[in-house]
Amino acid sequence: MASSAAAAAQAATPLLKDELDIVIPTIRNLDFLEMWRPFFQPYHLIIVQDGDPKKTIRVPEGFDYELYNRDDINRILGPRASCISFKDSACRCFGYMVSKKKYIYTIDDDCFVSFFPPFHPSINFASVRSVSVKVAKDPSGKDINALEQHIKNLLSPSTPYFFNTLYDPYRDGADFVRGYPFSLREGAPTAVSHGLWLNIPDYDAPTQLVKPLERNSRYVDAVMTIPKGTLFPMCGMNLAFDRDLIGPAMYFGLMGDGQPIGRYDDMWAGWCTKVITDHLGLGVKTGLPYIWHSKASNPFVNLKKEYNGIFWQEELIPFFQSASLPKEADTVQKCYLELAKQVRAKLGKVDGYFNKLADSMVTWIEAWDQLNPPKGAVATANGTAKSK
Ligand SMILES: O=c1ccn([C@@H]2O[C@H](COP(=O)(O)OP(=O)(O)O[C@H]3O[C@@H](CO)[C@H](O)[C@H]3O)[C@@H](O)[C@H]2O)c(=O)[nH]1
Ligand SMILES: [Mn+2]
Repeated sequence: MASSAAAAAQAATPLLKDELDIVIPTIRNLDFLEMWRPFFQPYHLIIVQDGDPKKTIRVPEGFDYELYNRDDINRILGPRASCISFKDSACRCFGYMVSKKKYIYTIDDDCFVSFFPPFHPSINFASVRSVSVKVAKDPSGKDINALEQHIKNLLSPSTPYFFNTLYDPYRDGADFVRGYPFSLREGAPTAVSHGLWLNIPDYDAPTQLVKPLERNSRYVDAVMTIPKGTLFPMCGMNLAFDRDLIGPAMYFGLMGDGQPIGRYDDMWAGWCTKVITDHLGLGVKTGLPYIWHSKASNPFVNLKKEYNGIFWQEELIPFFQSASLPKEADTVQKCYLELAKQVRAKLGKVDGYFNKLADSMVTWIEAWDQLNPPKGAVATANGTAKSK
């Protein structure tokens, strides 16, 4: 039974209740939702089932959801399904594509409500029908509602052009500091809200192998905008974004089965997204909210998946740092297709994989536009939109 505080949170009309979908990639039963019930139950879930489509994924009762397995993806996209990864959490981006909502929140199925100070009740979700969850509190004693914090981040502006040393100036109890130009205080629209993790940090396999016992217990009570011109390692496990502002850039690439790389899905999307948000004058925030991550993957298996990525990223980062988009690229789709051209021209020589990736970036945009025809147009069978 949720605590009275959580019940109160549920009683109030949840923010963006009909404007936000929660996308969950999964290879497991979704018992973890029991802990999130007070926060997620009012929202629509889009579950992307990876791996064997014949496997049944158990979803706790009382949630409003749609579930897509590989057979569904192939049926809906036809040949264009080739751009959606298999056997990698990158498959989650199919959920972004089929959603009809303005906002997306994506979370991994080994992430739980975080607590401050960082401790975690040992709750065996599989056995407890209604988990008696004492809602986590932040340092000020307020409930930690990760989804609500992401929504606040997305609904308030970003400050990519000039760093505010008191961090997010739009938060209660903060503001722009002396010397901050008034001409910049309106800020920029926020496209992405990147949350963090207590307990198991999102380390790469080598780091995790040398520091197997390291746990993140540092709850930093801050939200900040990532400055224009600065890339960042976007993690997909606790991430929200404005689908209308940046959705088509959130392609998680070609990873997993049959590909020479895995677990760089969210990184690829984050690098493309940041180049495009910088170009279009949009903001990306990182910091609160925290979730509690109880990592389920194996570092040795991860090392194999990440191996090429560890080499290639030394070439990829300079590529994205020097990428520039023409002023005619005034939509996310145009920016993304221009980036795909540059990937082919400049990264094809790093490895032939990047030619395939450039092709799949184009296929992704075609599939996106097939499922999301411009307003006033209707989707047609062969995926081209025609105006009504
Ligand atoms: O083949 C797969 C493997 C996993 N999933 C689902 O994806 C997420 C993340 O998986 P998991 O938590 O097991 O692995 P992590 O190492 O903690 O994931 C981190 O790396 C990123 C993957 O690139 C991920 O975003 C980070 O959290 C879970 O929901 C699995 O069920 C899958 O769909 N297919
Ligand atoms: Mn995990």
